[in-house]
Amino acid sequence: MPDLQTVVREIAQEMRERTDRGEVASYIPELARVDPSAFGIAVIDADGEVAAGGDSDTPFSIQSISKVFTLTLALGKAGDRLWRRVGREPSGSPFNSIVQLENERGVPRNPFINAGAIAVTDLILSGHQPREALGEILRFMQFLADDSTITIDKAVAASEQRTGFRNAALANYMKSFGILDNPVAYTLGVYFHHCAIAMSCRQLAMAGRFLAYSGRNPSTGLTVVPPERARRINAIMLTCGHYDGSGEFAYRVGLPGKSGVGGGILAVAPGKASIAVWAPGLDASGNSHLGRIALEMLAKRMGWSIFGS
Ligand SMILES: NC(=O)CC[C@H](N)C(=O)O
Repeated sequence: MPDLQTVVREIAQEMRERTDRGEVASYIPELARVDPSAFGIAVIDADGEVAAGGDSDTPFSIQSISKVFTLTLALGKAGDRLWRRVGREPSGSPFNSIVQLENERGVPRNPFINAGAIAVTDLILSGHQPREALGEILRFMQFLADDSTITIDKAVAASEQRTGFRNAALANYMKSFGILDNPVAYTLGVYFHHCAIAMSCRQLAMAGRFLAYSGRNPSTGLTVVPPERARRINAIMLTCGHYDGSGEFAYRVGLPGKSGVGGGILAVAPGKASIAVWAPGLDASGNSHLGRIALEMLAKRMGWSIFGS
């Protein structure tokens, strides 16, 4: 078995040198300011050992990676009732697409496209003030990462709040079908803010451990979700975690993963490791270009693909 520390160090080095870095997201103006040369990786194995390289301690905007955690929270609150308002099939469409909603009576295809995540956020919000719901999401992240310093980047949240017309369209459209219970402005406010949570690769890999170890944090022994739920969340990450790039990600990397337009990816090697990578340049589907390549190298060199080595 190759040495994980060496493999991670080599990948960080190789990624630093690459010139094909993709394009930084610019539709959220604040994200356009991020340095495209950044690259970070952190891998935490079953013993809690961390292998990290590059900018692994630099916080970045987790964006859609937050949707894994809001789904986890919402399933804890609503259980299978959640599946009445959102499906669990790949969309085959861009993350912010509106087209399927009309044919499918306002029910988003899955919880990881924007429409689905907005519907999930609405469920967490139910009956609470936006501030309380957001506090709950942030505390959940801090608990999972065992780090109370994690915060929301207010500038990113404000930037998206000012320019998120497409998300507002999705939310209003779903509201017209009765999919959202709360005022659209409340739901969107919480959504924009949880997308703007800033975390480093190390913090994110820590937060993802329960998905790699059947719902338990192996260091503390605390159960976050039952094993069956962890398995199912991983399944949705595999099939839907990269939007219309999910098939390509499964083909090349072979691990459940969730991307965000901040350039981060959280990936899970069940029973073996929780992994976070960050490279701000995106590919045409809005997924981190070098992040995916780094994960492909890692899974190959460690023999971690769930489909065989
Ligand atoms: N893919 C993403 O990371 C998208 C999240 C972003 N906040 C949006 O709604 O557009």
